Parts: sequence; C-alpha cells; structure tokens
Amino acid sequence: MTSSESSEIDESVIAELGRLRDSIDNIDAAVVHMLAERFKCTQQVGLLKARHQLPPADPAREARQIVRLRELAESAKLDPAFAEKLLNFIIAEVIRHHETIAKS
Ligand SMILES: O=C(O)C(=O)C[C@]1(C(=O)O)C=C[C@@H](O)C=C1
Repeated sequence: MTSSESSEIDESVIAELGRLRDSIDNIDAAVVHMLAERFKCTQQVGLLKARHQLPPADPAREARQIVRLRELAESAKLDPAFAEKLLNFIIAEVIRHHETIAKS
C-alpha cells in the first residue's frame, strides 16, 4: 500500500466517524429535549400530588410502565433490562422532585 492509499483510507474512516458522531449528537440533543419535556409534565404531576396529598410514588403505575417499556424495548431491539434501568433511574429523580415539592 502506498502512502497516498493509506491516507485516503484514513480520511474516509475519519469522514464516516464524523458522520456517525453528527447523528449521535443529534440523537443526544433529542433525548435531552424529550427528557426536559417529560420533567415539565412530572413537575405538574408533583404539584397536583402535593396539592391533593397524594404520595410521591405510585408503585402500581411504575409496574405497568416497566411492563410496557420492556415490550417496546424488545420490539425495538433494545436490551429490555437497560430500558428498565433507565426508566427506574428517571423515576427515582422524579420522585425526589415530588418529595421536594411536597415539603415546600
Ligand atoms: O404517574 C405518576 O404518578 C408520577 O408521579 C410520574 C412517575 C413517572 O415519572 O413516570 C413518577 C413517579 C411514580 O411512582 C410513577 C410515575
């Protein structure tokens, strides 16, 4: 392989990496915007729950969400265990916010 051939390969690999990273950046931005919208909704839920003395957590609702999300993940070829962990992580933060609202 000549030095010009190897530098062409390097450039095409770098270009492909750049394209993939651009898509990753767009997807990450979409995730952030979607999470921000979700937290706007849960903020309203937190206020409603605090006003009506409802408990911050609703384990029955969470169980239904997990079943649904695991099914969605499976059909999207995403690891259902990962989807469940992610939902639990988000919900734990929401419950923390609900508790803060209830105390205030
Ligand atoms: O649906 C509710 O009751 C919420 O408070 C929202 C939410 C969620 O983030 O999806 C958070 C806490 C509950 O345990 C269940 C679900």
